[in-house]
Amino acid sequence: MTIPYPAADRISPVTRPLLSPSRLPWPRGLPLRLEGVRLSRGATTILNGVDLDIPADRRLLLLGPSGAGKSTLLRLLNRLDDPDSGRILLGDLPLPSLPVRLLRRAIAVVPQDPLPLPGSIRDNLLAPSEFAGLKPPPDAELALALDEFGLNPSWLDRDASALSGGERRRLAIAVSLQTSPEILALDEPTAALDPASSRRLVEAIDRRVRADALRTIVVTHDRRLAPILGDVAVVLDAGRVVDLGPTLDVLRRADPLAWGSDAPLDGQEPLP
Ligand SMILES: Nc1ncnc2c1ncn2[C@@H]1O[C@H](COP(=O)(O)OP(=O)(O)OP(=O)(O)O)[C@@H](O)[C@H]1O
Repeated sequence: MTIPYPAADRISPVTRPLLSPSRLPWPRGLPLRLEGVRLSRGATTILNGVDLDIPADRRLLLLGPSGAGKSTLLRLLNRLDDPDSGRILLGDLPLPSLPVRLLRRAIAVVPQDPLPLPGSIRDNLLAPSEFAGLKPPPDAELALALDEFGLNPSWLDRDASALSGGERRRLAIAVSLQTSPEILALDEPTAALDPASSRRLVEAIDRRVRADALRTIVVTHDRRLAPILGDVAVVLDAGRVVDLGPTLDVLRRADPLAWGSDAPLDGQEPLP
């Protein structure tokens, strides 16, 4: 399915070249396309022929009930799994044709329950630059990265494994941004956060997305915050795309009991 409406009003097409030294050997702003993507595990069909065309200027939400295949789809974007059939293309480049290291630098996927690397919070924040062979940022920058996502900037020496689930996810987002990805894919970034923390996190993500012209693909069950996180939404159900369109339209025609979390859409705060 192709996302079927005119150019975005909120995010302009990404034309900014990647800043050296994290330059990637392909142009920024290529559309991401899924063609007939199928994946089964044993007798379970998880993705059942997903066709999706994601223009570079769209921030995409992935919605749908538990078990619909949303997290699995994000894993495919990082080649943690590959489809049994069908393909995923960045522009006209099939993902397997791209070096995995570079692909994972270009498309950062933050799982719902990320496991920090053993060591301190500083070690975790430094890992992506080390992995990419880039100069390590100074502590002052690392502290800012923590502060940006609501973590205490004085925590650099803390053991990362001591963080709570929500803190680990926020650290993982900060870590994933260390090497300037082009696409940030987040799996339920606000899961198990209280409403105030959820809103702060979503606003921090939104600020960063705008500042860096980041493209995002976000899985969420939070109907209230969804319109801030994405301007277009795709609903997956049983491994198929069953709806797509502008976020508010999709939310209005969806059955909240099927997959949305608590908050009603009516009476919600106006969109930013
Ligand atoms: N390795 C696997 N082996 C067998 N079944 C799997 C495997 N991985 C995922 N599944 C099944 O595939 C389905 C889709 O899982 P997935 O985690 O992608 O769903 P989801 O839409 O992200 O759900 P949720 O909203 O609950 O996170 C589920 O029924 C899950 O149990």
